[in-house]
Amino acid sequence: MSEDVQPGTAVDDPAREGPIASEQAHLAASRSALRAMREDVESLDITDVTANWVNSEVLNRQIEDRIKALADLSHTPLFFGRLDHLHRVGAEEAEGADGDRFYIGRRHVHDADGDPMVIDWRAPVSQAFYQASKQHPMDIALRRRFGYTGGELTAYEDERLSDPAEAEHSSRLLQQEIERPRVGPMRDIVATIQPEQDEIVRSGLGGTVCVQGGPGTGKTAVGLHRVAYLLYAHRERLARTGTLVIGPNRSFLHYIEQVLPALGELEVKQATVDDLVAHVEVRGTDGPAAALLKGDARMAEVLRRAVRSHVTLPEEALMVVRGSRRWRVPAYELAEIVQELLDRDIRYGAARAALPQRIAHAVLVRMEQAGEAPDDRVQDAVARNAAVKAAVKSCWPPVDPAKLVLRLLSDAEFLAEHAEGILDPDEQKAVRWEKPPRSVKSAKWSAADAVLIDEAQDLVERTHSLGHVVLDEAQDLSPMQYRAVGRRCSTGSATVLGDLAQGTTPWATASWDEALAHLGKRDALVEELTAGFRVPREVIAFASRLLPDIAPGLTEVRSVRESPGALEIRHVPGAPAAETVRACLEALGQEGSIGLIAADIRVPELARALDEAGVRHLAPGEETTQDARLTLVPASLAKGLEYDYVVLDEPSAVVDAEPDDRTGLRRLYVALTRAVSGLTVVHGAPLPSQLTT
Ligand SMILES: Nc1ncnc2c1ncn2[C@@H]1O[C@H](COP(=O)(O)OP(=O)(O)OP(=O)(O)O)[C@@H](O)[C@H]1O
Repeated sequence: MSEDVQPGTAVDDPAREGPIASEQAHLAASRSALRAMREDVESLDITDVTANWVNSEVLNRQIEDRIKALADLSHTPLFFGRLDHLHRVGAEEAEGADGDRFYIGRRHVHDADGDPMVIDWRAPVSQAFYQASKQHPMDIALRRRFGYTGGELTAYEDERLSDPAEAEHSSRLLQQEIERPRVGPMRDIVATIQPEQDEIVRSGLGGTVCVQGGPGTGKTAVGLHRVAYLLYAHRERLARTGTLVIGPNRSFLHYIEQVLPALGELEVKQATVDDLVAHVEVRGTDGPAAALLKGDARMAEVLRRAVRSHVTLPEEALMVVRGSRRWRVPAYELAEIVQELLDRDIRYGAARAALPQRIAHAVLVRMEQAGEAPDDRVQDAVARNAAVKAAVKSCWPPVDPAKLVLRLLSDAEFLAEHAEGILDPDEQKAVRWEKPPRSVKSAKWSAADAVLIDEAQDLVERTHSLGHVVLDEAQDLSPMQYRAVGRRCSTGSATVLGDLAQGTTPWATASWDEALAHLGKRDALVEELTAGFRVPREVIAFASRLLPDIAPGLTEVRSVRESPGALEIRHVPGAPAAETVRACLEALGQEGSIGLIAADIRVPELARALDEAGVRHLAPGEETTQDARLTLVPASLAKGLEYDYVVLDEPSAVVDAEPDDRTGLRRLYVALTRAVSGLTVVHGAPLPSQLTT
């Protein structure tokens, strides 16, 4: 049957005959095999193999995780593609998949003999599913994609990549997947990862990759799939070192939180930058000038100086009494020891911990010179001697990072001493608190202050580094925040995702080179994604009119969506909230999720208007259901999210809410690019001129 099919046509076969029937049979067999794999694990009896309670607890947990990972989820098809090779695949490449036909799916499934029935999408042999083309067939005779309806395999689509007679064509199933209405949280894209995305997903663990891409180019999706890929390729190493996904806020993290578990990866942590640096309770805010300065990388040097300023060179000799003998280390020698540790530029706390042993060593040398033969135990005892401890305390006292930052921000003299030549007097004044707080507890710390404390903390004690960190919406971080993230992957690698045109903080980065330098990853590879999977062509063209003003030089997103989508601009003098509500009600007549995006300040009024009209509405992060499909989104939280239909209320209010025009237009660009199927703009005030020309 497939022989007669036009290339690029998805074949439906309701009669269940021909290829569909045999593919359905393979699906049924794979499901039974998966069930058998799960039953094998469930029936494991560990009573004989575990010696103690702790071991058996650990093993039991591992078994439970494995059972969870082997669950057959009815709504996620077990495989989505098939590859038929022209020749047999070498054993090494196939990684246990010995044969010339492979079914590609979310997890590996094998039969009772251990022969593979489904190959994990991350295995080397699966790569051809994503990368093979007519130009580079990669030894693939046939690539087949499967279509599912409600968990049932109902369609397939073939490409004969090595057949010169068959012309290249685009995939219907792929288009359907891209254009399907969105409801609820983000989903995985394993079945339709594009070649340029696949290259980023499969890039090695050793290097950092930075992805610049306009709205909806799949940056977030690519970052999450890269984590899943790295966990597959380097499972043991990353289990030891850990992985972390960093996003801009809770609602965004909530939106993406199901993607990795759906791919069988349950262990990846998620956090915002604020979570990472939560050393103090943040109850205050900074004015724009103070926030900008506190996020400036120059603060790192001010802090470094301030921390090191606690060290003083000893001016008095040290006397250690042991039994009837007294050992004297002169001041100049102590000073040399201290100076040497300072010069080595190791962490303040590590040097402090090393100092007693260094001093004890000097005492031991004297003992040896006097004919004694002290061993390591004597050195340890001397290091713990009260006089040595007192000397260390006075020349290298402990530093509390929060107290140190409190002092810097309150004590003009202390700040001036350490900021000299770094911050000018006006800048120093701008970062200082007007009314110094009494204590760390009572201080109204800002988010930027918490980052300063984190930097100070790292100067005292090295921050633990993870194996891999994904940093999403990275354009919005301050240099000091990049540093905070950078120390969490100092011995690992990172995936940095962002769009310079969507930077809406006063410190948003102007170039990826700069950001990567602050992150400590100058060698990162910068890749660009330009194909847009979210925003319809007409809508992205409208939003892109802002690009020359907000990020000159950036490539406009090329929408790969075929459906034209809808863009409607409604001018209603006075812009009553009722008009916006009307647009929402119309949108609710369509399938999928609806986002009403408005300037934060207009949100309460719109919430009231929706309530009065009896329209249920959610806040970002709350899960949409069939009865509650409308989310009221403050523009400040719209980043990274998407809705099937978007109603954008009063664009000029979105622009005016920001401290400057460029930031305002960037915020508007974000709001204009959240829609998958259609965008209605309701405005009373004139639209920004860039949109109308
Ligand atoms: N290869 C693909 N196949 C199908 N859907 C895709 C593909 N790549 C991305 N998408 C979908 O496109 C939408 C946008 O992706 P994503 O949110 O990752 O983009 P983004 O670049 O992070 O956008 P933004 O800059 O707005 O945060 C999502 O619904 C995602 O699932």
